[in-house]
Amino acid sequence: MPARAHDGDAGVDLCTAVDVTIEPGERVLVGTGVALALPLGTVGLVHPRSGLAARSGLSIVNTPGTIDAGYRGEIKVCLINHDPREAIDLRRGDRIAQLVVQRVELVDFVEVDDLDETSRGTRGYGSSGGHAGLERAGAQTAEVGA
Ligand SMILES: O=c1ccn([C@H]2C[C@H](O)[C@@H](COP(=O)(O)OP(=O)(O)OP(=O)(O)O)O2)c(=O)[nH]1
Ligand SMILES: [Mg+2]
Repeated sequence: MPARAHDGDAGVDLCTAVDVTIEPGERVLVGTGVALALPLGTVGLVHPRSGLAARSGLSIVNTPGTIDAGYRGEIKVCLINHDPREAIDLRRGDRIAQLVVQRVELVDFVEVDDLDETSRGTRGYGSSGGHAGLERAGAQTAEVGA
């Protein structure tokens, strides 16, 4: 069963159901052996575990993974080894991720011609002030279609 390490923890730990070795830079989809029926209006978010991330470079490609309330299949985790040199050996039963269950708003979308005005308007992506180091380096991300 998914379990909290301590009372009040937000996340319940998920374990790998298989033995696996992840080479540096490699990703692998592993089963957890867990299937759930989450209450409608909630979502399960699959987050990395910070200890494993710091110690070995283990993370999740699509972090946080989204577990829909209607999903009845096995929760799987797309693990990635960010360490540039060392492989990560995992054994069945090792805790690899944590599931956080949160309430979500299931809003309906309505098409409109105009949006209301706000002080932010269309400004985003660092418009309120950037990181000094980045500005010095002149770092740019190419925007397709700009
Ligand atoms: O880390 C994850 C992410 C997703 N899922 C399962 C549960 C989720 O409800 C379903 C779909 O996930 P998502 O919507 O993120 O993937 P998609 O690529 O959009 O697939 P789909 O077309 O099935 O929605 O896959 C997992 O088991 N682990
Ligand atoms: Mg989807």
